[in-house]
Amino acid sequence: MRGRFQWVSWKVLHSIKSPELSRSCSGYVSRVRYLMRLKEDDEACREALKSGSFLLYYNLAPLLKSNSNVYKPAFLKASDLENMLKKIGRDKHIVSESVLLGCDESGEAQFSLEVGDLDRSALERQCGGVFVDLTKAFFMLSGPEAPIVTKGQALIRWHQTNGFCSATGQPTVRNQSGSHRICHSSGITYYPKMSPVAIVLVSDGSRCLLGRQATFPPGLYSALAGFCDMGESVDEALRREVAEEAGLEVETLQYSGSQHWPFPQSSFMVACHATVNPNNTQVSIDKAELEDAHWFTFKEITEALQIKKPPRISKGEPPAFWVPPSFAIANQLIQEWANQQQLTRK
Ligand SMILES: NC(=O)C1=CN([C@@H]2O[C@H](COP(=O)(O)OP(=O)(O)OC[C@H]3O[C@@H](n4cnc5c(N)ncnc54)[C@H](OP(=O)(O)O)[C@@H]3O)[C@@H](O)[C@H]2O)C=CC1
Ligand SMILES: [Mg+2]
Repeated sequence: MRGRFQWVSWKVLHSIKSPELSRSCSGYVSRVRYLMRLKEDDEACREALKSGSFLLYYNLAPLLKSNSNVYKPAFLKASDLENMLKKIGRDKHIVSESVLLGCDESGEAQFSLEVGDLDRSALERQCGGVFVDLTKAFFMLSGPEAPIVTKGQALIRWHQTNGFCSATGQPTVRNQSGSHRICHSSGITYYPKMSPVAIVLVSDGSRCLLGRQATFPPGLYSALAGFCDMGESVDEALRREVAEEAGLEVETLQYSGSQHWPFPQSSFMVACHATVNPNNTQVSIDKAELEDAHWFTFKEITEALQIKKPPRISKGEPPAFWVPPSFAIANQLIQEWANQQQLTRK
């Protein structure tokens, strides 16, 4: 117990399905070590650019390719990218502006590259793909591919907005992999940053609490979330956000998982389940933060989980209630809560 705040257990509720963890350790370890080297060794990274694969972004919109209506990020091989640039009359040297993203299954380096100053339709024609705004791309991609696409966008955006040192105002210079930028005047090294956000699904035992901001699409409700203040732990932030936004006091917390979230800038979402005392469930909304928040029944949640895309709005009808789709960690929290309810109701 910390004060009146009981920490139930710090365990992962869901099994970790990371493909890395299910493969042999040596394969994973060697890929991680290779990436470490590429991050810091400019020469090794320049070499990797010659054989790697590239995900293009047009003004931050990733290039996707469809095969029988299944969309995938359209990674181009280095030689195909070079040929394509030649065909549209552009110098291959822009390839060196790529940012290191990761390493594919075969150990080949992957990069993201912003091509917003090239001809969009010529690129789409040559690549046989289409640049899609990330908010839409999320609904087109299957779960496992979304993180690499958002990571690529986040890294490009970070470089675009960190071109100057905040201490001296002098330009910062990136290393070849794009893992950091340095101001040679002050000696400060800048690394890509995420803002920590705590997200929580509050339950009173038989219902769960969801809220919506006025800017959400019609009918969408999500778990409560908020940026961590400087100096706060995740559990302090969760407890404060639930009190601020819904006027409720959290009693227990249980860790669920985490994810990188690209909107509005890069956030690091830490997701937990929480309970409140079932005798003290009166919600009092902070209207400056939320347009609405209320308790939802198991039946309502089960129905909302069936909706996989933003529902159509019919004139004169109230908007259908839906929850964030599967790529959002809020969805994982809601799904876990529904699974838990299912078990307790058997
Ligand atoms: N992946 C998922 O499943 C979900 C993700 N989210 C994400 O969680 C994030 C936080 O949720 P939200 O309820 O909006 O947060 P908050 O409840 O903390 O409210 C947002 C406000 O906090 C202020 N703020 C404080 N610190 C920061 C910071 N580092 N960056 C930006 N704003 C800050 C801003 O106020 P001001 O503008 O007045 O300065 C902002 O408007 C959002 O980015 C949202 O997209 C939310 C739900 C689900
Ligand atoms: Mg909030």
